[in-house]
Parts: sequence; structure tokens; C-alpha cells
Amino acid sequence: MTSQTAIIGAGVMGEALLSGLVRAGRRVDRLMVGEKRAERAHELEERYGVAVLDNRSAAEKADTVALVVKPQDMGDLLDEIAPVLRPGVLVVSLAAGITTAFIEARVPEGVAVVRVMPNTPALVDEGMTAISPGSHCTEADLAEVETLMSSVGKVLRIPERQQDAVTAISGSGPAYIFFVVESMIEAGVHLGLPRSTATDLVIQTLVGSGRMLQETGTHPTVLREQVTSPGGTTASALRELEVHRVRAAFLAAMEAARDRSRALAQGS
Ligand SMILES: NC(=O)C1=CN([C@@H]2O[C@H](COP(=O)(O)OP(=O)(O)OC[C@H]3O[C@@H](n4cnc5c(N)ncnc54)[C@H](O)[C@@H]3O)[C@@H](O)[C@H]2O)C=CC1
Ligand SMILES: O=C(O)[C@@H]1CCC=N1
Repeated sequence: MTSQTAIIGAGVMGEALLSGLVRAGRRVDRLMVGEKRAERAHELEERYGVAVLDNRSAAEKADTVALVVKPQDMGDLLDEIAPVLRPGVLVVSLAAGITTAFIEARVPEGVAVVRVMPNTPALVDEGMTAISPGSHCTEADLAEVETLMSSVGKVLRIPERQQDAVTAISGSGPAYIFFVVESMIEAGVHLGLPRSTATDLVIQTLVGSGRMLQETGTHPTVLREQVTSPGGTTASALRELEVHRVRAAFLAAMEAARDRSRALAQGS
């Protein structure tokens, strides 16, 4: 890929994308960053040797413009860069909730828009990204975004109507997993294990379980049953999780995330 890519908004997710592209071998002179915090901009220039420009200059020079600001900042950002977006430019939004229709209403005709929901494991090239085309998007545009996001992990094409649910499951998902990890470590400490021992045990259990899911292709219910010996320790623990309605709590949590994604689209 020889085109110029601008990343506007270089916080957690913007840097995950930037660093992934650099790790994947993208030449730094084919990347640009727009970042409003001067200190952060300087940090990224130092760390990656990437050019940090004002948003309009970055958007004007780029063939692909990735928007990685908070959903609440998206309207103002689009108003700022729309006048310099050329027809044929590809706009890629990574913001939760923001629809392609919202963006298309604010950019010139002929600008293709793709909505993307990544997650932070992109930082270690194990991201899960879902992409959806806007109404003027070609197969080539979508393939371009697929290539862009494959540099940081897996990519799935989905209809845009599924994006709020995807945001609730994989976009926010790493936070739930880290929450479970934190909770298990604290439980280990409560049971008298040194914190470092509990941390090692939980992290390797998570990594091993993830690899089993990925490599065996076996359904999680079957894998869970294999651990659950009749009358044993696991059955006792799982009964407590059911008593405390953990399954129902996960469902309620993800419904709340899905609803929040929808609300962000309305600007709240
Ligand atoms: N953090 C995550 O796990 C994920 C975040 N996202 C989406 O990515 C977007 C960014 O999220 P984070 O990186 O977590 O937030 P963040 O707050 O870490 O980064 C946003 C960055 O945008 C900059 N910014 C704000 N307005 C700007 C403007 N007008 N011009 C240039 N830079 C500007 C801020 O200074 C900041 O560095 C959000 O829309 C979020 O929904 C999507 C998936 C996962
Ligand atoms: O919490 C958020 O709104 C963003 C979107 C998905 C993950 N983080």
C-alpha cells in the first residue's frame, strides 16, 4: 500500500493503530497524525518519527483519513476537515456509536465512509475489528480498510446495524475480561496466595483457556464441562456464580453498553 494515511486523534486507540501500522512495515513517511494535545503530539513524533500536522493539512494530504476522536468530538472535527476532503478520499471512523450516515451528512459527496469497531488488543496485534461500509463505499474501499485493520489483528465484515452490539461485545470486551482477571487475582489474595503468584496463575489460565478455544474449536460449554468433575471444586464454584446471577449480570452489562453506543449516536 503506497497511499498516505492520516490518523486524527492519537489517544489510546489512535496510537494502537499507528503503532500497528508501523510494526506491519508501513513507512512512517506515508503516515500522518492530527492530535490536538501538543504534549501528546510531541510524544508521538519522538516515539515513531511520524509527522504531526494540523487536522486540515493531514486530511488534505491523505488518501485515507482515520478518525479516532471521542464520539462527542466527531461533529466538530468533521466540520473542521470537510472543506479539504477530496472526492475519492476514504474516511474511516473508529468511534463508538457514530453512524456512517452521520459522517456522510457532513462530508462532501464522493467521499467514501467506513465504520470500524476495533479493540485494544490491537496493541499486540491481537485486535478484533468489525467493519461496515457506508452508502457510497466500494468493494475496493472496504478491502482497503480490511488491509489497514488486519495489520493489528482479525477483521470481520458486518452490516452496520450490528455495530452497536459489536461495540458492546468486542469493542468494550477487553475491559470485562480484565475485570474478571482483577476479580480472580483479588480472590487468590483473599485465599492467602501471594499477589504475584495469584497474578501469574490467573494470566496463564486466561491465555491457556483462550488458546484452547481458538486452537480446538471446541464449544466453550464442552470445555467448561471438561473442567467440572462430578461433585468437585469447579461445580461448587459455578453454583455460586449462578446464585450471584453472574450470567444475567453479563447480559445486562452488554445491553447497557449496546444502549450507550446507540445514545452516543444521538450526541449524548
Ligand atoms: N479505547 C478503546 O478501547 C476503544 C476506543 N474506540 C473509539 O476510539 C475513539 C478514541 O478513543 P480513545 O483512544 O479511547 O480516546 P482518547 O481520549 O484516548 O483519545 C482521543 C484523542 O483524540 C484527541 N482529540 C480530540 N479532539 C481532537 C481534534 N479535534 N483533533 C485532533 N485530536 C483530537 C485527544 O486529544 C485524544 O488524544 C473513540 O471514539 C472510541 O469510541 C473504539 C474501540 C475501542
Ligand atoms: O468505552 C468506550 O466508549 C470505547 C468504545 C469501545 C471501547 N471503548
